[in-house]
Amino acid sequence: MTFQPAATALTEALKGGLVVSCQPVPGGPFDDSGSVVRFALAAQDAGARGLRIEGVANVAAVAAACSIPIIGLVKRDLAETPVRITPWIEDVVALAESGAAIIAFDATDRPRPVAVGTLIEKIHSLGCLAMADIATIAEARNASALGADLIGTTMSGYTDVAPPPRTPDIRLVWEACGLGKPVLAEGRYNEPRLAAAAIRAGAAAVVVGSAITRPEHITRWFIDAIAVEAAPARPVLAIDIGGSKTAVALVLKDRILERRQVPTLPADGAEAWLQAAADVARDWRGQYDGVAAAVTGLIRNGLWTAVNPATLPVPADFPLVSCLAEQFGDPALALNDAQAAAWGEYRFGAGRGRDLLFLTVSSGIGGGAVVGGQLLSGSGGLAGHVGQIPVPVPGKRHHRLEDLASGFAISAAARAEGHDADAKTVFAAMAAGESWAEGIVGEAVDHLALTLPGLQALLDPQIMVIGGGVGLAAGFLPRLEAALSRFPSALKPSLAPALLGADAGLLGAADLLRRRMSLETDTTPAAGAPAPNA
Ligand SMILES: CC(=O)N[C@H](C=O)[C@@H](O)[C@H](O)[C@H](O)COP(=O)(O)O
Repeated sequence: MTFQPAATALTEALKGGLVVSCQPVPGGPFDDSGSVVRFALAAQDAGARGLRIEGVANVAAVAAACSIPIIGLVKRDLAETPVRITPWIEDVVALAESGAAIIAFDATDRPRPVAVGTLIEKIHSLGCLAMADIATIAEARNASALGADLIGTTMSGYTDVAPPPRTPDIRLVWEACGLGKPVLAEGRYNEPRLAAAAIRAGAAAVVVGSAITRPEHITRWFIDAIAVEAAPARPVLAIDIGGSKTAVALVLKDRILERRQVPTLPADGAEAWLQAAADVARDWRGQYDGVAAAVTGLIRNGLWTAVNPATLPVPADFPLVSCLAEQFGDPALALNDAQAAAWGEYRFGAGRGRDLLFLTVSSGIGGGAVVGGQLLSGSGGLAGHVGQIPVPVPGKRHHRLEDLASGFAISAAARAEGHDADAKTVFAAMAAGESWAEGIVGEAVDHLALTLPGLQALLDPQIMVIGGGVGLAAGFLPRLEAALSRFPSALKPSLAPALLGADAGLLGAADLLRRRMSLETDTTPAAGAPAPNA
């Protein structure tokens, strides 16, 4: 690698600052050197530390008018390669001669006319710094090893056929910082808070283009956001697949317009469960905008896996989201049923905007947490599965809360004492003053009461919402309240009964889908809008 005496001074000058990319939409009303210079001067006047300029003539014009460093590039649409940014040696030479201090080039691992190492060598030989525009950490590592002076996350999201994501790739910034070269965070930093997040992740500087210098894009973002809110709301299809029944509903905001139910036949398999839902909702086709499913078990990256196969024998990694999209159309979303119910109670039920832990104490025990207004799903979808928390029981091994405090646990305890009773019967016996029933419910309550203060300490929710057939059975909540009274007040959760009953999961899943749809619409350029990487 050639030694670059100016390298440190130049990268120091950019450090902790904003670089403004002045690249008008091609063919648009700002697509001329005069406009590029005016954008550049405005950015410089406002305190930008650097400029990113496309095209040799534009670089020369900006260099004559501005004093801050220029990252120069040339974009070419070539038939033989997908590489667009500074693909040729002659581009490098022309940019250096025009006054670029840093030359940006595509360093992605794709077929290219000139090797990455050759471009870097040439850039250095002309006394400039080399900025490698990469899309993956492997490309960053390669460019860094070949002597690139700066790494730009520019290409992340633009090398796939899929449309780029809505948000920037801050994780890539963080990973690339580990290589020890200055990293410029670039691509979709459309809000100041995102630029700040990149700096927190370790970026040396942030490059912002569209949000400052492409009024066509900005105009579209506003129009799309307004259109979403102004359009009359349409229902979404919500599906709740449980161990014994599947509910389908047309949901409009906080209202269930229509609801139908079919049995879930565990032995039939996941495809048949979806088919049953499709059959019962067939005549609603065309009346909804998307499908949201709340299901028993774990959802990880759109794949469905049983947590407790006894509840429903879901095959491992069943591609639920893609099957939903195929069966009912896009967009499709799926999540655990108790997490969906937690969100439903947060939005429309007992929580209404208050951070909460939701617990459904039913045949099993499930749960979901909303913290800081966000539903927690966890790294693998497990967040909130309170029933899976191990509970030490003297003389016994491998007990989970669900084995000790659920409806199944209550009826198993009754059977062990010689009463052939399900949980409902045990509660009826308790109401009739039967001491054996009182003892069994009391024990389930005690196990729950021992677990909840730990959860309060962990998440500190404003309330704990208790739902489910057992949780809402007469006498359960008052006993739980009493059992918690021995804990210090800071650890004692504030309990509230769930309000939405069996509809919580349907309402919560539908609302999450709506949210996602409106978030996606308001920042993804619609068909006909300028391409994000114009
Ligand atoms: C992928 C690609 O070709 N990016 C180009 C690179 O120069 C530009 O079109 C972008 O505007 C620039 O990266 C800044 O990003 P944003 O406009 O999202 O702030």
